[in-house]
Amino acid sequence: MLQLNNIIYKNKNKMILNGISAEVKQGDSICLFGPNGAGKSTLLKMLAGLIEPDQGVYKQDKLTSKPVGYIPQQLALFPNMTVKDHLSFYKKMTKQKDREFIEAMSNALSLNEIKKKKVEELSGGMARKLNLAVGLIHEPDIIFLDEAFVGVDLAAKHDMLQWLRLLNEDGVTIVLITHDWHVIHHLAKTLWVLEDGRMVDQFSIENLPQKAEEYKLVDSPLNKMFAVQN
Ligand SMILES: Nc1ncnc2c1ncn2[C@@H]1O[C@H](COP(=O)(O)OP(=O)(O)OP(=O)(O)O)[C@@H](O)[C@H]1O
Repeated sequence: MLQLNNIIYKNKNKMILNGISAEVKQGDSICLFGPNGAGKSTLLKMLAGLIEPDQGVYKQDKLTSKPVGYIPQQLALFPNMTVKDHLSFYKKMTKQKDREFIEAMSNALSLNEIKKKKVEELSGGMARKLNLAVGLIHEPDIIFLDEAFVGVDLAAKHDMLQWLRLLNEDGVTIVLITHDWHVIHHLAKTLWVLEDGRMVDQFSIENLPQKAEEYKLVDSPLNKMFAVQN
């Protein structure tokens, strides 16, 4: 579906992605994991096709004809508009005709209960759920989530995880960035570990217990990050 071969990405001569090779297949659910500044957000943007490499090859399977779903760290919402207005606006903008999908998503994310509220009246967690809904309204085949669960309480997190898992079970591909082990345990099938712009490891979540033991011995911030994985 997506292929990266020996990708180099620099910003003003600073190496940000340093020789990344990786592949994303349909139905994957991948978490990009690593310390602050490792290059996760940059790699996510590259996978989503939002930035281009300085060197190396990026290939996107043309079978993925629909625009990707990219949920940025920042909320992309209008303070004065209600939840309902957001859904109608983005429905129209993306030419989404499938009312049932929007209804199912609104139910799953408990948005119907708050549809008359304006964004400025929403809690942080509610706003995150709406941000997710508008980013997914066109039913993308592949979803990129950059820290989409920050400040979300357990109930809202439950709703978001259930919905994303359902989409993933239907074959939708997910690539996400999170430092939240709860989210990783419930959503990720594979972990890509990044450090200093390099891909240092890729492994299946089933191997996490052994990997966590290995990482406790490494001399880098990764040892602390894996130490708290339970
Ligand atoms: N527009 C930019 N200009 C200059 N440097 C940048 C720019 N964007 C990112 N960087 C640098 O690239 C490196 C990787 O940044 P990136 O945001 O991809 O890392 P990250 O792993 O997502 O970090 P975090 O977990 O803190 O969000 C960092 O050192 C950052 O300072």
